Amino acid sequence: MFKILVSDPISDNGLQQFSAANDVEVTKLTGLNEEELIAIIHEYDALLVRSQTKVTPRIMEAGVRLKVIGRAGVGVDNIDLEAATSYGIIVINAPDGNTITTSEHTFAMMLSLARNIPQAYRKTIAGLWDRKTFIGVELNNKTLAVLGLGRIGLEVAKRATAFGMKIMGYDPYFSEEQAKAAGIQLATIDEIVQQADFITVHTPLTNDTRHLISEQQFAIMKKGMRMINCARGGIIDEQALLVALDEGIVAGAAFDVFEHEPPEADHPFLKHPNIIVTPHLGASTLEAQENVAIDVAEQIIHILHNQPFKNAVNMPPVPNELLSKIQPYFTLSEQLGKALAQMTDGAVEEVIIDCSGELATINITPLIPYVLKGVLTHHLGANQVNIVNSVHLAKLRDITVTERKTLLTEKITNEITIHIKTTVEERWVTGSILPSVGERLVKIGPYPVEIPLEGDILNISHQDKPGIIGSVGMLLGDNGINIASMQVGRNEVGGSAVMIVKIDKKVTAQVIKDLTTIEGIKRVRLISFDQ
Ligand SMILES: NC(=O)c1ccc[n+]([C@@H]2O[C@H](COP(=O)([O-])OP(=O)(O)OC[C@H]3O[C@@H](n4cnc5c(N)ncnc54)[C@H](O)[C@@H]3O)[C@@H](O)[C@H]2O)c1
Ligand SMILES: O=C(O)CC[C@@H](O)C(=O)O
Repeated sequence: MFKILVSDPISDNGLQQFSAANDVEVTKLTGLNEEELIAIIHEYDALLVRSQTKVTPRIMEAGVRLKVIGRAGVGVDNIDLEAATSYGIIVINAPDGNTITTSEHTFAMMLSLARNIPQAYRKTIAGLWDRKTFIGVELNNKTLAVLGLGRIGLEVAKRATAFGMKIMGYDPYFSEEQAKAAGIQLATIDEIVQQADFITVHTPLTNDTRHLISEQQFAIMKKGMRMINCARGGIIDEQALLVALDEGIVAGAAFDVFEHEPPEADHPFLKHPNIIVTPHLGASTLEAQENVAIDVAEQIIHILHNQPFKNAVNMPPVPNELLSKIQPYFTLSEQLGKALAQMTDGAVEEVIIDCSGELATINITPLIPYVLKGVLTHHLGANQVNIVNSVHLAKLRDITVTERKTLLTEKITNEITIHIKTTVEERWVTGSILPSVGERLVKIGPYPVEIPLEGDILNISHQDKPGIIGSVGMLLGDNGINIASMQVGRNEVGGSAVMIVKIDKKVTAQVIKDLTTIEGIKRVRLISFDQ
């Protein structure tokens, strides 16, 4: 039974997803502090949060069973991603479910700002009928600048077009062609601040975007402009904005997010007549909360059941088209790495992944975490390594990874050859997915074999001479070990040879030692695929 802890308020309709899986138990415990979470997290396989729970390295360290942290929403700034990666915990989010909702909230803020709706409401319900103070401005024919042309920024731009606004945009990762298609004029930040009547920010908060709008930008800003932040507190410098408001450079601002949330009761934004605020409500609609909860619950179930999943934040994304081609090779890559690590002496310095056939024509980088997981599992233990932290663990050990491709014209079979260079030797194995039989080890070094990548095998290097196969069979038989199959390869008659013995039962270290004493046997390695 997998145990899932839900530590923030999450839509019940979304959580219903979990009832479809009959091996999942959900516990809802909201409002816990760090110490309270640390005390219970060791029982859980998955943690599901919104933005309130701060998932710290200490919580992850205590979460010895934690495989996945799901964020029902986009921003993962409340989760320490670096720590999650080093503890091998997958972090997933739900990037699409609240896009429309947040773009609508941005628009609600922009219209409220243009027409002073919160201020007018406050006065009206206080019994004052003030029709003079609240002269607003139209959006029609005004210039809106969108900083960050991602999911939400583009939806905001679409809506602004319908309101007759001219759209300027800034996003270093957005091309001229995309901008043209969306009817957005790309510009520099300086051009934007000089021309825009409204600025809305839709970037993540990063070192590059922190205080993207600050004193320097306010100094050259168009007088009387208005600005909106429904993305993350800190993108617009709060102190510099207050000065710009007092100097009349900025006519009004609408903020859904703050540098510190919730803001202190005496935060100047809460009292300023020209600032309107909401308490991080951008994603708060029934529809968005249901969407993000469903998305993230589905992915958590996939991860717990070792099925393919999407939206991992601490793993490089694999586009769907590539995923369908490369996914069948994930297990093969891992098992080859596992086999090779057990055949090799010394500390691993380099892993080379060499692909042929159609694999040589596609991006094979997604195989790397699987190969490294296989290689490192033998050295670090299955509990310590997974596809999230294997690349990180390899880097910590100065293991370099090289990708190579053998072109289609030279080789037509889809094969993966993994080489390991260690401090003392270099070895390699090749695997393939064979029609009707599936994943197979097809070469050990230069020797062709055909071995399923499961159970236990003995890899015996020996000299090609009469009697060796018989002696091996006899010794194993004397120790009650049944041979399921045996394959032998050699480079030339009487030369070096390799014997692969598939055994039904684990051998002891003593049996391996005894095998090495047989004359002509150079080396014996047990390869366990079920580690
Ligand atoms: N208020 C809320 O409740 C709420 C709800 C959802 C999302 N958000 C926040 O809104 C923001 C946008 O979300 P999204 O889903 O559109 O994200 P997204 O990843 O789709 O878009 C972000 C865009 O910012 C751009 N960007 C990155 N660095 C930049 C820089 N230095 N200058 C300009 N552009 C830069 C990226 O290229 C990308 O196009 C995020 O911060 C997210 O956390 C807030
Ligand atoms: O959970 C929330 O309401 C915050 C949503 C939003 O900030 C996000 O990043 O998705």
